[in-house]
Amino acid sequence: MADDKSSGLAQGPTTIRVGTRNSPLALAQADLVVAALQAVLPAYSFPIHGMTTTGDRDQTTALYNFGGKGLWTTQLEDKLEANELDIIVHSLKDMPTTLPDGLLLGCVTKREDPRDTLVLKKELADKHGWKSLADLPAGSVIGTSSVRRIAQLARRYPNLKFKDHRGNIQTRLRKLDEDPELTGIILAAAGLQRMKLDAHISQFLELDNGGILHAVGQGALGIECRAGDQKVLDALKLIEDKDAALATVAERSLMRALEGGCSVPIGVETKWVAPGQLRLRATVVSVQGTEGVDGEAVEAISSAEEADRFGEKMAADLVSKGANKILDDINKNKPAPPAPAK
Ligand SMILES: NCc1[nH]cc(CCC(=O)O)c1CC(=O)O
Repeated sequence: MADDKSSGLAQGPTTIRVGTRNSPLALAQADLVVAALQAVLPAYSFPIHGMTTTGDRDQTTALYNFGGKGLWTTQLEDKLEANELDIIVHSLKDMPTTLPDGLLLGCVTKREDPRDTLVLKKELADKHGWKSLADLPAGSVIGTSSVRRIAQLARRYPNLKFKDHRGNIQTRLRKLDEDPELTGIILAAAGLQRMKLDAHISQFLELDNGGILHAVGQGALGIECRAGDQKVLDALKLIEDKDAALATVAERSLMRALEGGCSVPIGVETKWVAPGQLRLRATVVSVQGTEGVDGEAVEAISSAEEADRFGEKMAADLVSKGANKILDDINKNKPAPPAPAK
């Protein structure tokens, strides 16, 4: 029976249909998950269905004007609900913290490097010997469309300028080369590493090096499935990474409590500093980078419930330091999101 935990995997059809966006990175990530599943379930097959989403299609509306909800996920979720797919592989950072009724985050797999990176235009870096954000002269232009990245960079490096910059990773690297205005761009390490493009990285950014915190869930893959689909849930448990899962529960709980989306400047950093000891650092920054609040704590975490409470506690700490004022100002200035494309 579908709800018999012990036999779910042994019974019924042995095909699990995998949905993903069809960008090169998303397809590579789906391949990674399928390889992991195939290794533990050799008798199963995992056909991959790629799909273009609103986030891929709309390259003009500022990302934070979408309201942050489901930009990359909604159309795939429709197919999951309609039983046309069994799982969706997402970059966890693109997944809203609250999922539609009937769907859930079935597992989080082993995390890649969660940090942001600086990629400098090669000819400038070579000519001037620049290696990091701190080396750049006033007025240097950084390409990024992420309010989280812009806000934190503006706070730490008030003399930098920013230019809207989007597209898939390959497109962004090409634009960096071709656009004479750009000095550098910011990209997630994970995407570059998964695409074997990490030779482009000039500097890995973190609180202790560059002063920049990464996005909630960055570098992790989240796999979404139907809540009642025991066979799939059993399969996903086999490829879950507990450290990544607990750390990202804390990060997502913090973001949920602050009612953020990928649209608000919340940065985090989680690290297992000793076995079972999770350090959580977090920052909320105003869009112009003029105000910011920061938090840091270490707790013993061994369950999702504890990780969830840890994130909520950090959110409360940030609120007590003024995070709500920053978030309210951002929400007040946000135009209504456009209707999603069909
Ligand atoms: N917003 C797009 C996106 N979603 C996930 C990644 C990178 C891979 C990851 O974080 O797992 C990227 C590109 C980037 O921010 O550089």
